[in-house]
Amino acid sequence: MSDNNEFQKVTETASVTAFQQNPYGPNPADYLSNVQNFQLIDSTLREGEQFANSFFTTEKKIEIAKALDEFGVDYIELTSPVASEQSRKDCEAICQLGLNAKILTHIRCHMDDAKVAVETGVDGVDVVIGTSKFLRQYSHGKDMNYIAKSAIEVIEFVKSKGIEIRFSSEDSFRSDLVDLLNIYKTVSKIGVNRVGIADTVGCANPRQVYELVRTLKSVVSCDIECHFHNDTGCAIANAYTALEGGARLIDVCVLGIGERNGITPLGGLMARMIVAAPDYVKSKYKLHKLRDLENLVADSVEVNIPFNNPITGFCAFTHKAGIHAKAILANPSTYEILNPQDFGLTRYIHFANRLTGWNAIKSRVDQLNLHLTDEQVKEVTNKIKKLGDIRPLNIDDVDSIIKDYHIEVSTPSIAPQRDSPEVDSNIDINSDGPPLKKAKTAAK
Ligand SMILES: CC(=O)SCCNC(=O)CCNC(=O)[C@H](O)C(C)(C)COP(=O)(O)OP(=O)(O)OC[C@H]1O[C@@H](n2cnc3c(N)ncnc32)[C@H](O)[C@@H]1OP(=O)(O)O
Ligand SMILES: O=C(O)CCC(=O)C(=O)O
Ligand SMILES: [Zn+2]
Repeated sequence: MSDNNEFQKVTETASVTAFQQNPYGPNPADYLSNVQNFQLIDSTLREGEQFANSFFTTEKKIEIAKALDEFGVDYIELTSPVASEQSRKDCEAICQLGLNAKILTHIRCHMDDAKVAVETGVDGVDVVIGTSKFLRQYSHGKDMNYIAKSAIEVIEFVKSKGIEIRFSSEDSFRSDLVDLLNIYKTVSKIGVNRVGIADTVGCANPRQVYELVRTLKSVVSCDIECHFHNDTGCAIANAYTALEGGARLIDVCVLGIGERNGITPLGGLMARMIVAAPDYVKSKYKLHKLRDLENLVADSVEVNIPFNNPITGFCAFTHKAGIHAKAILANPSTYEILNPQDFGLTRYIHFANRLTGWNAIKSRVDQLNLHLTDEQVKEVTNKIKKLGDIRPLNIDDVDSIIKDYHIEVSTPSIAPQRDSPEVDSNIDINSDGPPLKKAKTAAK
């Protein structure tokens, strides 16, 4: 008895300690969560083709499909083969590539589309139909009975061809819950591989997502896929809470491109997931390829990588303020939740500015192989700050202030006559980090 009590005390202490370390970490009691066991459906070549700037040639689609496959996405979703003659040919061509990722195509809930889709060689078909009153009234004009009837017909047809079938309701979060659960129950019973929830207008918040996924989980026996638009900035958070609620698959696009301002971005979701499930993410996805993949898509659709993009934004691993720089030099985990090395990237300390501190400057002095006492480093830091009060600095400014000061204190008799660098309005703003980029127009 007393042994048992001791055991209980020890385990209680352990869980209290774990909770104190990270009270917001995953809840171990959350047995439905798929945070450690999720899959990615990349839709850059479907939803991404709906981005205002997109035009993918066949060659570009193939290049992007191969790059996605190398990155390790589980599925690649392609534009409907009924969209155009070339769309169908491109779909067939990508199916012929023999990629590891499964190839899907995305169609309306209609036999005409399904008949074309199954002939392309895809591994699966994603079927969608709007269920909200807006879409039922203004898009396709069909009621829930018609939707159920056509869904059954299409699903049974695709299944008869021996390939995967997913049924999704468009605009799920503005649909009637009873309608939704009824249609999902029906399609689950006839054996779809997945059902999908789509936040088509980006109106959902994480709490609503969690609740809908949890509710849906109790009525279907298949996997749940989720698709989140980013109109109100929740696409990554919604994807994460969907997984917490028990969804298994998330739709992503490289850089989040898609209709309007797009959907959950692949890179941003990787940033979120590597924190939650580091071993799973690092073993499954080739994170070192993320930057090249994003550059490939950014070039194809003629946009820049946003400056504040998770992971690959130009300053995502650049630390500037003196307080941050000191701690980062001592231990990068102080101000970094992501490790740039996991993505094949580098960390920078931006010390050429007036917010710098003597610890950062000391590290530069050491890099330059110069020897100054701490008091001297503090003095030279003040000189750097003085110039930094007048104009933006670059690394050469800082280096020459340090070197001049070093000469001055080492051999006072031959101290240089000139002061610190003059203000020169022609000097580019530079940094001791990655090149500072000026924003280009995002869309044509
Ligand atoms: C939320 C999303 O992103 S869903 C995916 C969007 N993807 C696409 O639209 C793919 C590209 N689209 C296209 O190339 C064309 O719209 C096509 C080929 C699919 C259809 O073209 P058209 O026949 O000229 O029709 P149009 O685009 O004007 O209107 C859509 C038609 O699909 C019907 N429809 C819309 N959604 C659905 C659906 N989920 N299931 C069945 N029918 C649907 C509409 O009722 C309308 O039919 P109508 O011609 O009888 O009015
Ligand atoms: O097929 C789906 O699940 C999503 C379709 C879509 O792009 C959307 O509803 O925004
Ligand atoms: Zn969408």
